Amino acid sequence: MSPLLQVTGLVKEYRAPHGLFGSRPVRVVDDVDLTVDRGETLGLVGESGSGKTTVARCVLGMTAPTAGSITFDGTDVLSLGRRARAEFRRRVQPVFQDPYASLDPRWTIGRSIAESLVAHRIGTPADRERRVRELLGQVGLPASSADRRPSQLSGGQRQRVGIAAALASGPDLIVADEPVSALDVSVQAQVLNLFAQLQRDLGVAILFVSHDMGVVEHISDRVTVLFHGTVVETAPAAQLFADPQHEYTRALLAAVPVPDPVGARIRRARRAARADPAALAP
Ligand SMILES: Nc1ncnc2c1ncn2[C@@H]1O[C@H](COP(=O)(O)OP(=O)(O)OP(=O)(O)O)[C@@H](O)[C@H]1O
Repeated sequence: MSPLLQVTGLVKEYRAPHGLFGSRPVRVVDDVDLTVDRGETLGLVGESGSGKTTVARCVLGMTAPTAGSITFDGTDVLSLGRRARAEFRRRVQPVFQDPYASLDPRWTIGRSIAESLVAHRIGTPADRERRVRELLGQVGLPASSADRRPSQLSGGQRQRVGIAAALASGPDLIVADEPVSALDVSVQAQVLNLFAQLQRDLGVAILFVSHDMGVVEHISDRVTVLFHGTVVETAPAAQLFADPQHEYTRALLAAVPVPDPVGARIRRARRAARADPAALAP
């Protein structure tokens, strides 16, 4: 079966100012190939500036690639018509680093999540109210948080709302760009656990962008390593971390603190969640 998402030969150039002689193109993503299978989490890792966000933005259709192809479920996403594009947007949902920026501070959490349903013309108002409560439950928030505003929630709770909004349309793929980087380490573990649980329960695939090898190790089935805009290595997570092939991957791994506090917390939280599912609550 073909992959859910297939990125082939992706190139992105930006025009950078170049003194008196106008601008010249700067290639920040260069011939990137990656795939995400159905229900799989692919970690896309690299240092700041390696081009991870640019790849994610191209996949989400937020910026046009300079060259290359992106197919989703076998369809070329760079030449979609209006209706097909709306369906693509329903099936591929973003989760960003800072959910605060994407939540309207004047709206209740319930309204923000319901808005995703409205945008995709899903359900009647009564259906949406039910669905919002269900989504809040899925991300480990009490139904009462529907009446809260973003400022009344913690960073971890807000990211759970961001995830609920992404899940609202029933996506097949979530593109998560540094979704835990702004959170405290202990909260990171809880939110990563939530991603893992959702992937298991809902079968949603995740393109998980992070600069943090500790985070990527524990969430990914496979990992693609990006260095200066090019892919240097792709491998199953266990293999990549046990036996990295590329010098740059080894350098990234050497920078992971030992013992890895995020990993240890995730393992502890997973054990606790297995013993008591309520332990996943925020
Ligand atoms: N709109 C833009 N115009 C010009 N250059 C850009 C633009 N967006 C990104 N870049 C440049 O492209 C390169 C890759 O940026 P990108 O944000 O994709 O990297 P990243 O790996 O996600 O890093 P970070 O984690 O710091 O965001 C950087 O050098 C950045 O300055």
